[in-house]
Amino acid sequence: MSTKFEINPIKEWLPHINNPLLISGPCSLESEKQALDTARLLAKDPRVFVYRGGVWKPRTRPGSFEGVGSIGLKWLQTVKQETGLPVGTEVANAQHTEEALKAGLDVIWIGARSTASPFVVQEIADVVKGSNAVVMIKNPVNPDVQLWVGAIERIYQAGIKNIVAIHRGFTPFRETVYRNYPNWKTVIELRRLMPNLPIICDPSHIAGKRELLFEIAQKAFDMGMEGLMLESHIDPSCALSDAAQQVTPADLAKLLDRLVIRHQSANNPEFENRLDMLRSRIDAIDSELLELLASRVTIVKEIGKYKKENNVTALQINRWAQLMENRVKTGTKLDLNETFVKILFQLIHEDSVRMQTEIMEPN
Ligand SMILES: O=C(O)C(=O)C[C@]1(C(=O)O)C=C[C@@H](O)C=C1
Repeated sequence: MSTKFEINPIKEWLPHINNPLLISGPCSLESEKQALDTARLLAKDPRVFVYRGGVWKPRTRPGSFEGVGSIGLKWLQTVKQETGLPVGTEVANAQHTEEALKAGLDVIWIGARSTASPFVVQEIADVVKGSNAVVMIKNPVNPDVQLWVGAIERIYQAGIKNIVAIHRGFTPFRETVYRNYPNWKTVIELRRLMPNLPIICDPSHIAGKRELLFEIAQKAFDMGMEGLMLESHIDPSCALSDAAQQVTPADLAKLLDRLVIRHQSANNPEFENRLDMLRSRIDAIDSELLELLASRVTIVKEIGKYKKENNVTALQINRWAQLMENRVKTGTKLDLNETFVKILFQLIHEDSVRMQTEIMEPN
């Protein structure tokens, strides 16, 4: 799938784009005035390319504001007429999708909870089938890259080529500073599986609070993402949903001023030459690393045979604990990240035990 996947670049459906794709607007539309006041300010900033406004809001618990519903689509139409900005909203089911397409929205995106359900995604795919829609797909709430890919494939198989993935973070399974854990490795894996697919980041939902927005947005650019979805509100303190993660259009502009946009390559032969030279040094070091690992494996296997002859267990917990403590200490002195060293040696050790238990299996 990854090689034959012919997704359009963003420029195909947004020809005037000359910067990363920035989508901004309120988490929820609350009134026509709030929608328009926010949009008028955003439209003054040439870095904002699409206006967003939540109409149907999936809430974790019942009882909180669940969006204004279909009337919000009319307000989006007014925003488009008045500001010229393309407009979009989140859809959670087939009916939302039908209404959004009928209202002529330029962009729709499937929310994280809906992406997690293949049935829902298929129903949405059946609605957009044969249209020229721009469909964005947020990651599922759990960090399952195959589920994300599956949702993208369903939309693609409905004939949609204007597809963008949105990274909005994953439900945390432990205490974290983020509202939704970014788990960047899932995004790297999506990029590996679908190299042509544009991916943008939604720092608002990852952060859950304004203070973290910049750090996450910069990281997204450092990782080569094609854009951002950042929530903004004319008066975030009064927002009916997600007040803590929204910024005023003025604060959005300040945040954007500080961001450094990075490119896939520098188009500069001097940079390319130096990069090639440094990469060949890394290649040499990596092959040394692999040779060293292979020598270690030879000894581990020898120990395995010896343990088998003497009926000794493969797992030697005291030696293992001692070894780990020592490697972490040495690694820290060498300025290596402690978690990295721990995970590396956990993997090495796990494989040693696997090899030795295989050796010990009766013939
Ligand atoms: O020291 C041993 O007994 C080994 O077999 C080596 C080794 C290792 O990989 O370093 C493997 C398994 C043991 O649990 C502890 C350490």
